[in-house]
This record gives sequence, structure tokens and C-alpha cells, in this order.
Amino acid sequence: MIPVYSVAQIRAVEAQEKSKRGETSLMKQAAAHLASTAVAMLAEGHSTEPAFVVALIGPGNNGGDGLYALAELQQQKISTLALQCHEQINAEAAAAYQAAGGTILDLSDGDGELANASLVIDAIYGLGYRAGSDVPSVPAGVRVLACDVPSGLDPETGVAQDSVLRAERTVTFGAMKAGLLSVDGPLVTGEITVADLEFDFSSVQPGTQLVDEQAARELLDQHRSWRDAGRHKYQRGVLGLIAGSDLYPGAAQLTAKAAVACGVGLLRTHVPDSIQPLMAVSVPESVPLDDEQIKEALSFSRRQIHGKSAKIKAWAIGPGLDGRTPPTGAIADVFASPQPAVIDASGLDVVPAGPSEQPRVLTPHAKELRMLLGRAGVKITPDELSQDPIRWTRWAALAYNAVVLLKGPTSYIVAPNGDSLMVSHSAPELATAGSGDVLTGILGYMLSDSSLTGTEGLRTVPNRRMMELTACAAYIHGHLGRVTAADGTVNASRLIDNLPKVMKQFGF
Ligand SMILES: NC(=O)C1=CN([C@@H]2O[C@H](COP(=O)(O)OP(=O)(O)OC[C@H]3O[C@@H](n4cnc5c(N)ncnc54)[C@H](OP(=O)(O)O)[C@@H]3O)[C@@H](O)[C@H]2O)[C@@H](O)CC1
Ligand SMILES: Nc1ncnc2c1ncn2[C@@H]1O[C@H](COP(=O)(O)OP(=O)(O)O)[C@@H](O)[C@H]1O
Repeated sequence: MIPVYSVAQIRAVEAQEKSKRGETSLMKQAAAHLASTAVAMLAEGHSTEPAFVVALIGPGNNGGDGLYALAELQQQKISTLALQCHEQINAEAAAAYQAAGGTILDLSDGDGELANASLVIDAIYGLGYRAGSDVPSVPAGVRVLACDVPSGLDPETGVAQDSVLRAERTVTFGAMKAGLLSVDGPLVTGEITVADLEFDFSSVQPGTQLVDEQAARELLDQHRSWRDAGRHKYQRGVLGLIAGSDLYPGAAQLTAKAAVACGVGLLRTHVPDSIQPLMAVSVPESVPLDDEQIKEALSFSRRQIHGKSAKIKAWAIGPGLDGRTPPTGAIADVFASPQPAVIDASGLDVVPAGPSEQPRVLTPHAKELRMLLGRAGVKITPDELSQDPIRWTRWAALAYNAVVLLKGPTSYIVAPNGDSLMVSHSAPELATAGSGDVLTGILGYMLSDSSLTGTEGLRTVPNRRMMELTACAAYIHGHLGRVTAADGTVNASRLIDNLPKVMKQFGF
């Protein structure tokens, strides 16, 4: 997992490092990372033309990094040009670049050269960015490498001004900054590399941790049991799905299909009678679950008896439910059961407000989170939520004593004790109706798989593990979006088609 720090935390550690190692030495170290990424990007470009790198140079140390990086490229016999975007630039770095044979022009004199560049390094603003800065534009199609932070993006909040310079890659120094991962950040950074400057963060608690592909794989491996191969379907895990209504007949099927595509041990579906025939045709692997069997399943889990009862390991509640109807007795009992549950969509309208003993994951999008908070007595505006999403997700996790996954371009996952994880850079194409239902199917499957949850009999799943599995499900869902978007437009059914392949990539 990659620790994520606030700008203030990074500034504090940077100040210590600067006093130990000197500002110029840090800048040169940062520049070496920037130059090697530039070289790698040029090598990927497959151009037959000689490489020509132009850097946009700002007034502070970000511009200094850019100049030292150009000096390194000059030494590697790559043709470069520095375009000065402000009256003042770092004099020492400018002298070093000129000593390496580099040329510095005012932006207004040299901006025509941007169109000829094989690569533009954006070294205008980094941590020192203030909203409203002048950010020049780069001609369409020219590749951009951002130094530390794309210029025009607030490294703390992730809010970008309209003229932000969108990058193909960002090399960020010392640590991951919150703003690269939040709000507009994922839309403008491209691929992010954290360049290790050997900063000492040992006394600083990160605000949150980013789950990337490697972290998702490691977490899944950590939670998997070697016993998996010897299990039969009931031991593998039975998922009980409570979903669907005449109003939304499709959502239940999408969640069911997704759980089946993940390889769930057995899926039991509790849907209205009017939908059951549809379900039998579209998801033939699923087995119906009526009110009586739900009661049996609950009494099975209480008494741990073996027999014919429905041995439900986990529940997925909500996709396509009619949230206007209060839950029936059987469903209300499920909300009090000890098996883990993922509660989504209209399930969030009917889940009892306040803390519960059931190990549960609530999966609201932003509007649903505000509704959940409102039901717990906390009223917030959309702006308040977007300014500090982790804070409000924490409130909900505490108020409901549940793991809460706030869905969106960046997903935040918070446990009731306030620990948090985040998943970023998923595919924007996931913003399509039904993709959340697919996520519920993936997470429902994972919570039902006892080899992942480590639960046998009545042992409940610890919140930490629920939070980590939820982050893995969100990561896999984002990855699924990227894989699906790579060869066509995205819809929920296409996500499900690709799910078996993607789950296999993650060791399922
Ligand atoms: N952190 C680390 O550990 C390391 C950091 N390193 C590098 O240092 C960078 C941070 O450097 P930095 O502090 O000099 O800020 P940077 O972003 O270059 O300059 C911004 C300048 O622009 C100005 N400015 C802003 N907005 C403006 C506006 N609207 N209109 C006009 N002016 C405006 C602003 O002026 P001010 O607001 O202070 O008056 C400030 O002077 C960091 O991103 C990384 O690249 C690495 O070298 C090594 C390790
Ligand atoms: N712009 C976006 N970029 C990346 N992922 C997104 C974006 N918008 C939504 N998502 C993801 O798509 C899913 C949408 O879920 P949800 O809002 O419940 O929709 P629905 O109920 O229609 O399926 C969530 O997993 C969310 O994280």
C-alpha cells in the first residue's frame, strides 16, 4: 500500500531533509528521477525524428527540478529547450543548465517550439501552486510529463483549474500527495510514479493509504487460505442475494450474474415472485431463496446445525430493491444476522440507521452517503462532502459501526475505527448504470468466500479484513473497467463478460 500524505506533512518532512541534505542536492535527486522517466517515455515513443525535450519552467523549486532534469538530458546528448514562464526562475539551476549547453527562452519568444517537442516537461508549479495561476497550453497531441504535480492542480484538494496541464505521466517526489488521487487528480495526472528521495516519514502518520494493483494482490494473497482447493461448494461459501423489484428488475440480475462470474460457491436469490422466472433463465446457476429459507438460514447460523438449511455465508442486499417499501420480517432479520453483508443502493434506504453488530459494508455513492449521514442526524451539503470525502465517510463508518465504501472516480474505504484506504484511477467509463450492481456482486462473492474472510462457523469477520477485502473489490472493479474500456464502450453486461478473466488475473 502506498501511504498518502497532506501537503503540510510533506512540507514538514521536506524542511528537515533540506536542512540535513541541502535544497540543491534534493532538487538534483528529484531531477534525476524526472530525466530518467523522460528518457523512458522517449524510448516508448518509437519516433524516427531526433528527440527534442522542452520544459516549461516556473518560479520556484519545481522549475529548478525541471532545469536540472534538462541539464541531465543535455549531458545524454538529447536536444532540449527551457521556456521561462515567470520573471524569476531558480538562478543556480538555470546556470547549471546553461553550463550543460542548454538554452533558456522567454515563453513568449519560444512557445512555437512546443509543437515541435517530442516531450514537454511541465515544471511550472508543484507544491507551491496557488489557484488562479497562469498555465500556458500545450498543443494537442504533444506528450506531457508533469514534475511532481500537474500545473493547475491543487496538490492538497485535487481541484484543478480549467487550464490545468494534463499529463501522460507524473513523477512525484518523496511521497504520494492526496490531491493527485482525489477529485480531478486522477483525470489529469496520467500514470503516477512516486520517486523515492529517502525521506524519513517514520514519525508521520499518513492520512490514508492507496491500494494499487500490487497492494490488492498482496492483500488477497495474505487473506487466502491454502485450504481453498479442498472445499466443496458449501464450504467455499453461499451468498444470499436480496434484491430486485418490479421497479428495477435488472439490477438483481446484474449482481447475481457478477457473483456467479466470480465463481461463487452457490448463489441463493431472494427476489419478488414476478422476477424469479427471469432470474431462472438469465442466471441458471442461482437457486431461489424464500422467506422461510431465510429464517432457516438465520437459525442455521445461530445454532450451527448441519442439515438441509440454507447455509448462507454472506449477504448482498439492495440492488434494485424498491426502497419505498419497508423490509419484510425476513429481510429485517437479515439486518440483525451475524453473517457479513454488503448493503448497496436501495438497501441503504432501508438499513436501520445507527450502529449494528452485523459485520457490514455500506457502499453509497456521494448522494447516498449524504442520505445515510442525514438518517444518522448529520446534514451536509454536496460541497462539504466533496471538500473532505474521507472525513464524512469516517462519520458514516462511526455512526453505523460499519465499513463504508464511498464510490466515485476515487473510492474511499473507511473502517469504524477511522482507518482508511483509497482506490484511485479507475476507468471513468464505469460511470454507467449497473456498474455499481456489478461491484456488489464482486464484493458479495468475496465476503461469502470463507477462504478470504477466514470465517468458519460463527466467527465474524474483523473490520480490518472487511475493509481490506472491500478495497480489493473496488480495485478489481476499477481494473475491470479499464480492461473493458480497452476494446470497446463499457456497459454492465460487458463488465460481467470480462469478470472471469479479470478475477483469474487476481488469483481466483
Ligand atoms: N517537497 C519536496 O520534498 C521536494 C520538492 N521539490 C520540488 O519543489 C517544488 C516545490 O517548490 P516551491 O515551494 O518553490 O513551489 P513551486 O511549486 O515550485 O513554485 C510555486 C511558485 O509559484 C508561485 N505561485 C504559485 N501560484 C502562483 C500564482 N497564482 N501566481 C503567481 N505565482 C504563483 C509561488 O509563489 P508564492 O505563492 O509562494 O508567492 C511559488 O513561488 C515541488 O513541487 C517539487 O517539484 C524537489 O525539488 C525536492 C523535494
Ligand atoms: N467517473 C468515474 N470514474 C471511475 N469510476 C467511476 C466514475 N463514476 C462512477 N464510478 C464507479 O462506478 C460505480 C457506479 O456505481 P453506482 O453509483 O452505484 O451506479 P449504479 O447503481 O448505476 O450501478 C462505482 O463503483 C463508482 O466507483
